[in-house]
Parts: sequence; C-alpha cells; structure tokens
Amino acid sequence: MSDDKPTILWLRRDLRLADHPALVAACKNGGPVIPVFIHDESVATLGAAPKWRLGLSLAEMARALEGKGSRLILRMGDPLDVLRALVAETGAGAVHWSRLYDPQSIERDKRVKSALRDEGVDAQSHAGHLMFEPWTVETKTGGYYKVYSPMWRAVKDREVAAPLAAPATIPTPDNWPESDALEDWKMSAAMRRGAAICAPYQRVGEAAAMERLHDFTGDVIADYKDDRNLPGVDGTSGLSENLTLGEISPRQCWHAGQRALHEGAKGAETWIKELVWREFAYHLMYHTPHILTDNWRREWSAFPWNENGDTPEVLAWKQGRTGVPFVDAAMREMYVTGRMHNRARMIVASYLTKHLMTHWRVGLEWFADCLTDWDMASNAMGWQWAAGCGPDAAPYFRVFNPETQLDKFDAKRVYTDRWIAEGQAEPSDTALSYFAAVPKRWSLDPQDKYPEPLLDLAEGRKRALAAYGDRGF
Ligand SMILES: Cc1cc2nc3c(=O)[nH]c(=O)nc-3n(C[C@H](O)[C@H](O)[C@H](O)COP(=O)(O)OP(=O)(O)OC[C@H]3O[C@@H](n4cnc5c(N)ncnc54)[C@H](O)[C@@H]3O)c2cc1C
Repeated sequence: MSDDKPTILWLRRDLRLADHPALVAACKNGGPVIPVFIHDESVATLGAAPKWRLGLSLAEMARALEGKGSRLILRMGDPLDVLRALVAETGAGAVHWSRLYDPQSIERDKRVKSALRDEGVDAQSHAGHLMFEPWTVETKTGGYYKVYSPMWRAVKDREVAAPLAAPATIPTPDNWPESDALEDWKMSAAMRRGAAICAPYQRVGEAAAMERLHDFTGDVIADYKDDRNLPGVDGTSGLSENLTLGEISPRQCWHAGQRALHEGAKGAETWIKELVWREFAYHLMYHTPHILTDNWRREWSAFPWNENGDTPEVLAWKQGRTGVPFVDAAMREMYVTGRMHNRARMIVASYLTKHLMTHWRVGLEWFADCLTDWDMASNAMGWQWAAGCGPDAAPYFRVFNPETQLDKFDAKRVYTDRWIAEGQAEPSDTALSYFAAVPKRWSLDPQDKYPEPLLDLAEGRKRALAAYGDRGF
C-alpha cells in the first residue's frame, strides 16, 4: 500500500526505533505514522515490577519518538475497539505491529487482524521479537525441537539478516489524536518494594541498551564462559530487561556477538547460545502453550506439590529468610534490583520445588511479580527446567545443594555479603537497602539474628527423592 493515508504503528514489546520491521514498513507506506501503545488486559494483569518497568520504558519510548518529531499515543481498552476508534479519528488505512507468540496475544492479534481487514484496513504483522520464528525451525522428521542442543545445531549457521537502521524521519500527521497521560495509568501503583530503591538498577530504553551491548561485547564477553556462573561478578550482559520489552532486538545482539566472536572473544559463542535459549523458550511456548500453566510432562500431575504460596516456609523463601545464604541473597537481590543472577535463579527454583516440595507455579508467579526482566516464555521454561517437569529439564534427582554451589561459585562470599546484612559488623549499603525496600508489614530489621535454616538440606533432598521415587519417575 502506498497512499497518503496515515498508518497506525501498534507498539507492544518492541519499544525501540532501530531494527524495527513494523516501523520501517509503516514509514514506507508514505503517509503519516501514528505510534500507539494500548493498555489492555495483558498490561492490566502484569505483576508489580514488570508493570512498573514497562511504564519506564514507555516514557523513554515517548522521548525517543519526540526526538524524531513524532509522538507516542497512549490509549486504554480492548485493542480492537481502540484501533477502530483511531482509524475512524485519523482516517488511517493501515495498522502494523510486531508479532508476539503467547496464546493470548496470538488469539487477540488474529481477532484484530481479521476484523480490521474485513473493514478494509490493511492490517499487517511483522517479525522482530525473535530471530527464528517458531514455524521456521523444524526437526528432520517435522515438528519442533523438545531438546535445546539439536535446535542450536539447526540454527547456529543460519543467515540472520543484518539489523535495520532506525528511520531517519518518521512522517507525522497534521493533527495528532488525543492521548492518555502516562501518569494516569499509575504503572507503579503495585510496586510495594520501594520503586526509588529499584530504579537505579534499571537500564531503561534503547540508547542505554545499545550502550550496554557495546560495552559488553567489547570487553566483558571475552570471559563470559566462566564469569557468567559467578553471581558476585558483573559477567553477563544484563540485557534481559531490554530484550523482553524489545528495547533491543535479538538480531542486534546476535550480530554484536558474532562480531566479537570473529574478533577472537572466546566467550562469545557461549553468549550467542544463550540468545538461542531464549528462542527455544519461545518455540516451546508457541508449540506447547500449556508450558505456561501446567506440567509440561503430564505424568508430573501425580507429584505431591505443596500448592499454597502462603505457608511459613514459602513466605520465608519469598522474603529471603530461609537461613540458606545463597537462596536468601538471591531472593533479596531480586527484591531490590528486579533481577536475579541466572545461577541464583536455578538455585532458588530448585530449593523451592525440591527441598520445599512446592509447586513451580508458586515460584513462577512470585518471579512474575518481582522481576523487571520478566519474560513469560523464559520464566516458564526456567521454572519447569528447575522443577524437572519441563522439556530438556534437570533430571528429578538433580537437587542443587545451595551450600556446595556457594563454595563453588561464590567462594569469597562477595554475593552473599552484598545482600545479607545480618551478622555483619558493617553491612554493605546493598544489603541494608533490602530492609528499606520491603513492606513494613514484613517486620524485618537488619539487627535481627540471621535465621536458622528452615530445614536440613540433606533431609530435604532425601524427602524429595523419596517422593519422586514413589511415583516411579
Ligand atoms: C527459574 C528461572 C526463571 C527465569 N525467568 C526469566 C525471566 O522471567 N526472564 C528472562 O529473560 N529470563 C529468565 N530466566 C533465564 C535467565 O536467568 C535470564 O535470562 C538471565 O539471567 C538474564 O541475565 P542476562 O541478561 O545478563 O543474560 P546473559 O547471560 O547476558 O544472556 C543473554 C540473553 O540470553 C537470554 N538467556 C540467557 N539465559 C537464558 C535462559 N536460561 N533461558 C532463556 N533465555 C536466556 C536472555 O534473553 C539474556 O538476556 C529464568 C531462568 C530460571 C532458571
């Protein structure tokens, strides 16, 4: 299509200007481009931290668009109703967006596309959130990969198109449609942890993400293979918060990683592989959406999980008061920063699902409330992996021992000292900040004694293995 009618660019998890196929296509249409973000059910149901982080991202995206002379229009409601209203108000002839892959988004987008097309509007979806869309990767016998390594081998030598440049200009309409005020959406309302404490840990927006990608692939990536396992070291990219909101594209990361690899950075291949873990998670969600809510391996429905998220043990886990330093440091890191080191995620998830025999959904939901890098696909895959009921999962008998893991990956206790104040003569500011961030009703004080372990680790392990064994897994 190429006429002078406006094109609506419906933004969702693609809050960037560069490497944005939908934006490029909208600009090519020739008429003005009207970027819009819609606060719909998928936004209303976000957890506290992801919703707050999305609000920061929207503010940054609005600034970036304004820098190009454009605007970000904000509307609330059912997307089809909102888009229909905008088409009527602006005379738009087309609506473009970037595809998402979770079942609710797929259902919503199909409905929107077919209704708009029936009404004569050119509705078009584009790639952008993934490098390899789920239907483009198949095993030799057809079907999707249920195991990561063969999927990696299938895609590692593929040509990934070079990232697209940001449009030099974005055509603007003579009259802008009205927009809600972002403040009125109160995106931080549920942020019980002090948003002010969490804010300095966020790297918000496209420019900040690109700067981090540049620094990471220029230097840190060389030692990534080893350092990525050390929670006390800044050895990973930290780009998950940007990838989940589309402030940076996986394609940009892939190409920066490949450049570093060709320049001799040893750790680069390991990092590129992690980008493909993210793709794997999306493929699993697309092909087996029950991974989001139910045991991926159905036989696990017989396992006697505790499903109550409010037992004293589970509350101690949520509050970083299990008496197991690796677990507690990690839970506090998440509460203060909105993120958690990957090794720590595996440890706390194993502890909850195996030592405390609590359903992975309880942990998944707590993460969905606390993580600023919350990603529906990676979170579900991570939890089911740790619990043992997912695809390519840790076998049931692999119960992480948080003590030996601490000796191995935080031998000098850099990580636990950073996050645990109790018992330290001069606790670090980070460890103290946890007490300032948590709700008063938790009644926590850095002067308190560090809690005794909730349970004997060896006993807990034995109990979990017995429960698995009884069910013949
Ligand atoms: C229980 C559990 C829950 C998790 N929940 C999330 C989540 O909500 N959001 C999220 O983005 N990741 C999640 N992960 C995966 C992983 O922990 C994070 O992606 C990683 O810690 C992000 O840090 P980084 O950006 O520095 O990663 P880097 O090590 O720099 O890796 C680069 C990118 O690769 C991707 N990646 C890395 N590891 C994984 C992985 N194991 N699975 C999928 N993608 C990966 C991420 O997009 C990451 O940004 C979870 C893992 C577990 C075990």
